[in-house]
Amino acid sequence: MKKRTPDMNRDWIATARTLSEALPYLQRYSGAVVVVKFGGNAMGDADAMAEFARDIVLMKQVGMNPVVVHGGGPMINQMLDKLGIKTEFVRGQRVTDKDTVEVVEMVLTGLVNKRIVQAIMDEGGRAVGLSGKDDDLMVAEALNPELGFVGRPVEMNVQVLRDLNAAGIIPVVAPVATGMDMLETFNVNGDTAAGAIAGALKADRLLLLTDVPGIKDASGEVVTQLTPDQVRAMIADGTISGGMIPKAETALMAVEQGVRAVVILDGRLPNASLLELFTEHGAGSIIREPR
Ligand SMILES: Nc1ncnc2c1ncn2[C@@H]1O[C@H](COP(=O)(O)OP(=O)(O)O)[C@@H](O)[C@H]1O
Ligand SMILES: CC(=O)N[C@@H](CCC(=O)OP(=O)(O)O)C(=O)O
Repeated sequence: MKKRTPDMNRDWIATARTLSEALPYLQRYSGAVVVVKFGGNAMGDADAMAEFARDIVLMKQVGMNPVVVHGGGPMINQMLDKLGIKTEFVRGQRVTDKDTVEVVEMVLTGLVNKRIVQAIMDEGGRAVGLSGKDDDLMVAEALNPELGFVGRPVEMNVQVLRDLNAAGIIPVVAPVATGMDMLETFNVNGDTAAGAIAGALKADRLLLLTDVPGIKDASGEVVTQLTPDQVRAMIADGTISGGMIPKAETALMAVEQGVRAVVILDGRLPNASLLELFTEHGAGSIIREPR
């Protein structure tokens, strides 16, 4: 029930103004395809999950076509630890043997994916969880034999994502792929999977939600706008390292494939995606071709 008291609290006036100011962005993004990568480190607690889900449901409600691709690295680490399986990363990619890939698939598709689907439904949206194995969405081959079953997406069949969105359903994708022979299972870095999906959809935006405010330069300052050439230089000189490498490489690949812009932003920030999409302010680092 609305309060209809004469005390016009300033907060309510600000809320109405914020909505009004969002109009040009709502118009610009009507019908837009937005791929959102939700990283394991950005998931945080139940409140952070609920807030993320709410933002996604709002995007759908205002006529956008959101596609969620998630990670879950910390949750995989926890399960591997419980099972006594040692794990290591090389340039942001988990070295994945046969036992590890089973745990990765179990944790991503069984636990993390369903948690996100549930959170979206709790906020009144409709969501369906799938992995790259469903409807041949993402077919991969080995990225590098030294990494074992780490996949590089080689074939994308994204029609299922369009079909779900057209039916009013938000797709939530776990970054697990099937092999060319349909027998092997590949562990695909969540950022890489999100980039391949965004590229195949020629998405208007790819948002990579993580636990840092954006790409930092050598002095630790966030760079708010970057061209692909600048990103390449920062990878080459080591300013971009560790988990930021797959994100940066994903951004380059996505822009090359026709994604209009990629934004790397702090998913722990309240309403991070809305801030980026619907306000003049924007958030994080935006990577796109110079205009
Ligand atoms: N230049 C850089 N700018 C920002 N973060 C960087 C940079 N180089 C390396 N990083 C690291 O990348 C991490 C993000 O990657 P990752 O931990 O894999 O995130 P997620 O789990 O969200 O995918 C940051 O926490 C930071 O430690
Ligand atoms: C090959 C590879 O590294 N796969 C990742 C998949 C999950 C992921 O990307 O999770 P975050 O986004 O939370 O880091 C992994 O095994 O951790």
